[in-house]
Amino acid sequence: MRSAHTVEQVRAAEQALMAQLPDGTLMARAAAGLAAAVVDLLGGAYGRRVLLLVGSGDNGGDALYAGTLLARRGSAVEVVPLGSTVHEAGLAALRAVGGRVVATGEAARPDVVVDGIVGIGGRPGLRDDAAAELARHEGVPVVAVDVPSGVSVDDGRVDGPHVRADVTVTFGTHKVAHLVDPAATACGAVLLVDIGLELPTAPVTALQPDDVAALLPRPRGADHKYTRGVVGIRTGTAYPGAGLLSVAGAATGLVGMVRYAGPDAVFEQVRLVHPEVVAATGRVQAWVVGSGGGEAAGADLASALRDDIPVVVDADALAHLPAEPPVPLVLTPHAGELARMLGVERDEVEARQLEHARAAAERWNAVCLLKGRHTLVAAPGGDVRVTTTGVPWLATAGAGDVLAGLVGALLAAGLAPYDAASVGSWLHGAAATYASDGGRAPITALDVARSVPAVIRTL
Ligand SMILES: NC(=O)C1=CN([C@@H]2O[C@H](COP(=O)(O)OP(=O)(O)OC[C@H]3O[C@@H](n4cnc5c(N)ncnc54)[C@H](O)[C@@H]3O)[C@@H](O)[C@H]2O)[C@@H](O)CC1
Ligand SMILES: Nc1ncnc2c1ncn2[C@@H]1O[C@H](COP(=O)(O)OP(=O)(O)O)[C@@H](O)[C@H]1O
Ligand SMILES: [K+]
Repeated sequence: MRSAHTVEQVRAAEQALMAQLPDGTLMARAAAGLAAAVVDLLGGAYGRRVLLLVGSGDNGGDALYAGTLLARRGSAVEVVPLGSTVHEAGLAALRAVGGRVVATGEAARPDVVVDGIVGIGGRPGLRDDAAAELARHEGVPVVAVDVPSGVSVDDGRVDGPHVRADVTVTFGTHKVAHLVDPAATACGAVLLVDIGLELPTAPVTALQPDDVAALLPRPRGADHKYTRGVVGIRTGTAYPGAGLLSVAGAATGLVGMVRYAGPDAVFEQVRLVHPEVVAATGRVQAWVVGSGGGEAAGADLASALRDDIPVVVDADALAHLPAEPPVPLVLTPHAGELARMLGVERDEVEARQLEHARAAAERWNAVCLLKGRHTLVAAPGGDVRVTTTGVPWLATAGAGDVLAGLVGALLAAGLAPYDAASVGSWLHGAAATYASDGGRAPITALDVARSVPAVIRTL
């Protein structure tokens, strides 16, 4: 599991550890990891020009000590101080090995910019002098120290000017901004340097392959198709293609049986593609409703809610949610749908994804899966799992229908809603990556469904 802790949690863990260690130990560990990352990026240290943008806090201190290590290895290191003060000991160490302080606008063109403006102590946004200095080095690779300065660390918002990094080197644990968009996009590749912190459970996490392998339902020797779970699909009433795609997402082999409960005419087409799918004449352990449902989606949802089983609520059915759902739900909106559900603008949802996914989870006491580049799966109570698998090619029509079916299958197989949604989303992203050959080729929604078994083989 990748864990993203809050600033408060990180501060507490740092204090506990610092009390046991000589002064400066943690910063030395951080700086060593940071310097190594810069060397990796540049392919060496000797003869490279390194520019440190340094604010007044310990984030600047990390940058200055890393700069010291780089200067010792032959880099030409310049510092532009951007705060009211500067980490004095760090600056003295750098000066002692030949580092130079320069005024804003006076730095030579560097090979890399190290962003030590602010870290976890920063307020969102950048001061004008910092923004102007960054703009002067447009096109130069940026390594952010801990977080890209200017992003909102605990919720992933970016409300104003901020650093856009190629690499972010963070310490001790991930922070929420490393996982949650739009800030996560500003981080580039994130490298974690272990500095020995002992941390509590994190509110925001990201499943890793081992976690998915452990949660995945697997048939045991004595299982038969009914004990493995049966998923019911009531989708595609208005748009038959969506019905086919949600069935495709459900019919990847993760449950014992898929029943289709949409219109007969659609069922005829479903059977041509998926001959194993049967009519919905018997019991199911989870329903999927809404994908391509159009006007019928409200009635489809109402019908599904009458059975005492979990329901995946997608697309058109999201407009018909009861105030107090009688069964466990997984809601699967994209930003536009979540905006309509909450009565806000789409831009608002995209800018504050964590807040809005959590708000929907609370409001409907349900798991809310907010689709996007980094899909968020929010549980009532505030825990969130972020999906970091996937490629931009996945933004293709019908991909969401496949996801709804996949999550429904996992629910029917017995996973709890939070696990079903997060494992389903992880597999969906990984299947897209697999189908697109690591992002090299375009894909369609059906390719994603068909690649799920291949991904599971790699787990
Ligand atoms: N506390 C620790 O044990 C460790 C901290 N480390 C580093 O220390 C950082 C945190 O250091 P600090 O607590 O000193 O805080 P920061 O260095 O993140 O920033 C705080 C300073 O920046 C100013 N500031 C805040 N927002 C600003 C903005 N938008 N524009 C300009 N100035 C702004 C504040 O007035 C304050 O002086 C971490 O991110 C990490 O890089 C590492 O050395 C690892 C160990
Ligand atoms: N930039 C992106 N990178 C990766 N995945 C994305 C990106 N944009 C969207 N997606 C994913 O693509 C899918 C699109 O689903 P959705 O918007 O419901 O489309 P549809 O309604 O056509 O099925 C979601 O799983 C979403 O997480
Ligand atoms: K920074």
